[in-house]
Amino acid sequence: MADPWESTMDHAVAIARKAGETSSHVPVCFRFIGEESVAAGESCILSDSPTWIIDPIDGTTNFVHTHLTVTSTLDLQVEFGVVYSCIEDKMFTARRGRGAFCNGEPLQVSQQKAVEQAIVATEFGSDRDPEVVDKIFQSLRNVLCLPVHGVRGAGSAAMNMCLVASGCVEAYYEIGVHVWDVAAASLIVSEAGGVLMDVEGGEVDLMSRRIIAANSKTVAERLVKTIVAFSPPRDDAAPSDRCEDSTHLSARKV
Ligand SMILES: O=P([O-])([O-])O[C@@H]1[C@@H](O)[C@H](O)[C@@H](O)[C@H](O)[C@@H]1O
Ligand SMILES: [Mg+2]
Ligand SMILES: [Mg+2]
Repeated sequence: MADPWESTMDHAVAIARKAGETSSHVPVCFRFIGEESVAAGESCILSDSPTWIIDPIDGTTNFVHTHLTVTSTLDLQVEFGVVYSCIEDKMFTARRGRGAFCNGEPLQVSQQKAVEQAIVATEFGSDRDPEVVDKIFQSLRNVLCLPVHGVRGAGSAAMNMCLVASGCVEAYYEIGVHVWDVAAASLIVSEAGGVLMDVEGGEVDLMSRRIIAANSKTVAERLVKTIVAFSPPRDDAAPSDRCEDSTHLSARKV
């Protein structure tokens, strides 16, 4: 089998050359948005330049507690998405218009559209502000009482979305995620036939920190009616308007 990583990099370089209209003699110029670089004060703004969006460890709390799922995510904006679940040794990949795969096997979302038969994944997030926690619990109560068949959470936003792409769960929603948590997996979900939606309906905005990833518009729209929406500071807000999530501070002290 051809090495998917090698062809991904070749294609990435071709895209960068086209964007910059550079000849093959000029080095290509990629931009980077990464969780750690943004935490260190670098910008989190998307431009026309080809940009890699990276989360080296998604599921940090799991990682710190050696608990189940930990993934790494890598996305060349809208062109490629790669999520690697290192403990399971599962490599989820997608290329725009070319489908989504797990270890080379094609992925397809579940065809179950009855929300009563659905498993919905979500996370409690990292914010411990009691008002935020109340809203998260109101949403969770509303989702359980739809009723759904079950609620699960892998502890990694990217993994929850790969579970949607794999057809194991019908939907995932969260308010409080970051662009590096969801960028790669967004492409994997849409290439597996799923839909992405904002928690109040309409197009998802990856900088808004709000996302629904579902197997269908029907399931996503049921969740829109159910979720108690709020708006955390955007990822592309000025650094002074961003806030550090409380559990991340404690995770980094370990
Ligand atoms: O910090 P990190 O482990 O890269 O990413 C985390 C996610 O994977 C987790 O599922 C989510 O609830 C948090 O909002 C956070 O973004
Ligand atoms: Mg993450
Ligand atoms: Mg991370």
